[in-house]
Formats: sequence, structure tokens, C-alpha cells
Amino acid sequence: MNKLATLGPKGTYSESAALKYIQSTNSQYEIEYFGSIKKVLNSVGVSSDIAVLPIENFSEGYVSLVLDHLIDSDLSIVSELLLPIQFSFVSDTADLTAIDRLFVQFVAKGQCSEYIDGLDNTQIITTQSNIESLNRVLQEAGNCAAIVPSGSFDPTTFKHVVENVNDYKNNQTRFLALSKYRSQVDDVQANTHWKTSLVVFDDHDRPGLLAEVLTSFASRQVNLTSIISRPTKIEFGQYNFLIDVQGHYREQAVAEAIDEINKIAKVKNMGSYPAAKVHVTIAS
Ligand SMILES: O=C(O)C(=O)C[C@]1(C(=O)O)C=C[C@@H](O)C=C1
Repeated sequence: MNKLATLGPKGTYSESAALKYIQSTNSQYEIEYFGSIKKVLNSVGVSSDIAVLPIENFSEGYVSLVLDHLIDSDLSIVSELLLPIQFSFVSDTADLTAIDRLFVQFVAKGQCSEYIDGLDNTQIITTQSNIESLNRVLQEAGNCAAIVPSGSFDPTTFKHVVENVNDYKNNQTRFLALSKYRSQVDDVQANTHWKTSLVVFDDHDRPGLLAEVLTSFASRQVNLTSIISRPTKIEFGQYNFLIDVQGHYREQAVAEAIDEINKIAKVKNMGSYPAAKVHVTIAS
């Protein structure tokens, strides 16, 4: 059976995204859980065939660990998923001044910053996953607390629970399914809203280079959904541009734009995949 790697232990948002991906493909996968995002990424093509991981949060932006791995590796993006994300604060005391340790996943921390800022004299201990945060607060004695996914715990276990501690009620995270192999659904199916992700390498920097790259898309009415720069980590001031566009790389306008950009810069095509449906539900 094919193996799918995701962030564990069981119960993480990444696992929910992985289950949603499996359901959408109608295929069978054995899920392998890893204790960190880095370990999930390193497993693809080694012990697993595919990985499902967070790439971008609604308010916090990109998860740079995943973004940089994508830029540097030869993985393809085969699917995109969006999940609503809601956090609860749990502790064994309602006296917030008594709480000396707070367990929170390193990406979740930024999404609950306002609530966390209200805790004085509390040591913030970052974890690798939200379920690690839950397990730590369950295991450790004393006045500790955690930020955990709403619905991941039995509310009767804790004396104090505060729901919806995320800064934005409509909090969402975008996940990607990453594979060593290009998507098998490479054919441009009608009625599908495709997205294509590209990396443009700026190794011969000159005035107007980025403007020319953008013009290649704009002149063909190809819509960009995201553009982000990441340092190459080779030389200060040198960047890779990750560009997401609407459309499949086999569609004429996108293919022509890529060909044109290829003449002035290096382009890496990370694949085309059906765009995730945007959640409009506002969390109460
Ligand atoms: O810890 C989890 O539950 C995860 O799946 C990780 C993760 C992330 O790293 O972005 C996923 C969704 C939320 O944005 C917060 C945490």
C-alpha cells in the first residue's frame, strides 16, 4: 500500500488535511506519522510516497520550513487543501497569573498571539505539533497550560477551557500534498480550477527582471494568486520567487508564459493541481 507521511501524533490538523486528501483521491494509503515537519519532508521518496503538510496560514503567511524545502527539492505539488483552524486554551487553573508554562506549536503561536500576550510570567514552550502540546499539558504536573485544536480534547479533563483563542475567527491554513512524482491527473480536465506553482531563480539580477517575469503572465491574462520571495542563502540579497498562477501548465497561455520566462531566468515548475475551495464559514 502507498505510504503517506504527515505530522503526528494522530489528531493534528495535518492529519485532518491528509485524510481529506485521501478521501479526494479515492485511494488507499497507510499514514506514517512523524514528530516534526522536517522529518515528514525528509521521508518523501525514502519511506513515504507522498506528504501532506501546512504551507500557508491565513494570517501568519507561509511556513518557511516547507516553502524552502519545496524550493530546494524536486518534489511536485499534487494537491492543495484548505482547512478552518480553531484553537482552545486549556489548563487546570482558571487563575491565569498562576500559569508558569504554556505549550504551543511554533506555527500556532503566531495565530494566537493576542491571547498569549495576555499571559504574564508564563514561559512559552514551543512544540512541533498541536497534539504534542496537548500531550505535554496532560502529562506534566503543575500549573501548565496549552493551546490545542478545538475538538481534540475531552473538555471534562481540564478545569479551565477558553474556546476560539485564535486572533482571527476565520482562521484557515492551506496544506499541500507533495510527491516525488508529477500528478497523474496531468491532463487538463475541463471544469477544474487549476493552479500552477513555479520557482523563478534570480541568479542574473538586473533592473526590470521581475517586471518582465510578471509581464509574461499579465500580457496573456494569466492571474497570479501569490508571489513570495525567499533568500537563496547563497548570497545576501539574492532571492528565489515562488509564484502561483491560475491555470494548468499545459494550457496555452501558461505554457507560453513559462517558455518566455525560461529565456530570461531559470524556472522550476512544481506542478499543476486543482485549486482548493475557499472556506467562507465564519467560526462562531
Ligand atoms: O500541529 C498541527 O496540528 C499541525 O498540523 C501543524 C499546523 C502548522 O504547522 O501550520 C497546522 C495548522 C495550523 O496552522 C497550526 C499548526
